[in-house]
Amino acid sequence: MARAISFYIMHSPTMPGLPPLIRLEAVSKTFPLPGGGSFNAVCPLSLDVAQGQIFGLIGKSGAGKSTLLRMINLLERPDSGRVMLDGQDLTRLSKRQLRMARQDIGMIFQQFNLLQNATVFDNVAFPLTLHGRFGKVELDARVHECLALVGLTDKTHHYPAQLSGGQKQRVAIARALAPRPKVLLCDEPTSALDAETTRSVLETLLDINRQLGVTIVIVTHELSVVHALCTRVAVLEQGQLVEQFDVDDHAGRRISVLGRELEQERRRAELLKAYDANIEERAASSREAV
Ligand SMILES: Nc1ncnc2c1ncn2[C@@H]1O[C@H](COP(=O)(O)OP(=O)(O)OP(=O)(O)O)[C@@H](O)[C@H]1O
Repeated sequence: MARAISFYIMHSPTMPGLPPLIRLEAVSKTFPLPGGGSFNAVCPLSLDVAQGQIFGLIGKSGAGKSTLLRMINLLERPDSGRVMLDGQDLTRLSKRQLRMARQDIGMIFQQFNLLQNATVFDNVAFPLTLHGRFGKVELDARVHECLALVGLTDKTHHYPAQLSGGQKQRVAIARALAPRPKVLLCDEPTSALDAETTRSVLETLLDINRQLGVTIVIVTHELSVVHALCTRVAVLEQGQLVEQFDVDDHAGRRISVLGRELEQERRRAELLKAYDANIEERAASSREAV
């Protein structure tokens, strides 16, 4: 059942005329099948993500969403094509150069992927210590700054097992933001959370987009998450890019089932809102009449 998630959205402004921050050029990915042969998880496709955008990747299970997302930071290396980040082709970098470039790309996951034996502080500090560029004072300051951003300063010395799911995801967000990335990749970040916690994690992601201008690419199977968060969305079916559109473009014809469902859900939400407003108005006028 679709979860109702709604709140006021004001995104970081995208910069028209600027080259895209992320450009996937004819990327594809094939996996070997156990019995021989291969499976096309992502067929050659191209996609641009503008600076400041919150870009949703949607599609049925197995459509290739996570594989495509993981190609952006080369966790999955494409078999063909180019992955451009801010004008730089990541597929041509050496291991060392790629490690540096990945500091511009944070990532969060459905199951949080925190270090269980490390405190919240150490989890957030982890990507900073990896590169050894920070002195202790600077590192402390950055970790506290990131924890403040996600509202978790009071949990600094807790361990992941002592946190709720929503708090764990916030720690993961703080950790991803610590190296000041340009992009945050989110792989089903709210699928393990209840509706209320989902809403607050989505608000945190929106804040990050608005306050820090971080571009977000999010894989989700929840259409309500797209409505609550995304500015643009791409629909994948069996590894193919079927369509992409701006979420507030209500005039365009949708060619995919999910594209049409997204539009229907928006209309349903608008009708419900109008219905609630009408009930409220009638209740107010009957109170006045008494
Ligand atoms: N490492 C791998 N080895 C073999 N097959 C894989 C591998 N990773 C993904 N696949 C296959 O590629 C296809 C696309 O997987 P992917 O995880 O990208 O889909 P998805 O759209 O994110 O699905 P879901 O919503 O279920 O997570 C699936 O059929 C999956 O089984």
